[in-house]
Amino acid sequence: MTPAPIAVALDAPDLETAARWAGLVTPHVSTVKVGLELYLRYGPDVIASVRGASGVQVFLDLKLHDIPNTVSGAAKAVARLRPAILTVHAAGGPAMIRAAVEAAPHTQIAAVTVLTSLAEEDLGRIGLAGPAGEAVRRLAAMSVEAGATALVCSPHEVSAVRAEVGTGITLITPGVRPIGADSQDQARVATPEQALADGADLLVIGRPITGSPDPGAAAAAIAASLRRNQP
Ligand SMILES: O=c1ccn([C@@H]2O[C@H](COP(=O)(O)O)[C@@H](O)[C@H]2O)c(=O)[nH]1
Repeated sequence: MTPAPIAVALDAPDLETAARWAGLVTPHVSTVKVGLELYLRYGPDVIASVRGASGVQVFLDLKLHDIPNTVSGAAKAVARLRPAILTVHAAGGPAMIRAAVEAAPHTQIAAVTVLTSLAEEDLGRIGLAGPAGEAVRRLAAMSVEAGATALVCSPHEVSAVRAEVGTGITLITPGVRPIGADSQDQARVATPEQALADGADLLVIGRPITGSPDPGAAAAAIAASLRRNQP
């Protein structure tokens, strides 16, 4: 069976737990995601540990955000690990995004538009002209123009972003919660089925899977539901 287009966020406190989760979910999902918690604690070794024998696609979610020269060096440093996807913050601007794209030619650079934890009322406080849908659309268009081939947005904006950037760009949506699940610190959320129906290519799902007593079964259940809901 083809693995579902899900990136499981391995936000674990230790490497053993992350590798165990990766082993349990990889029969069911296309991708595992390494974020700041794991990478800052264990460094580059974490990539091989979670990739394991399955060779599952690894998404390195470091959300780089600095001047272009620094991001170029950082992207070059991690490019040798061959992550399939590497994130940068769109707010770093076009020159920074371009620097990441040029430094990691074998990795897809995904620009994070507006964090899914931010609600409409937060945007003014961080100096971003809203509404969120408009800010995401603006940042998405700028990022693609700068060479990003993937974008991170919430499921709320995914259909508008798809209309803006067309079909060639990979749309990645965190802020995904199965029906009835707690949204926790996520503000702009939708179900996996809705996110996919609205045009997402890859759903980022962490705690609803890894917080389950059986992460493998939780991933399998979401994957099966997505298959059932396919048009
Ligand atoms: O806008 C963003 C960008 C990245 N993330 C990351 O996705 C996961 C979500 O985990 P959940 O447990 O499903 O909430 C996490 O690793 C974030 O760093 C995001 O949530 N929003």
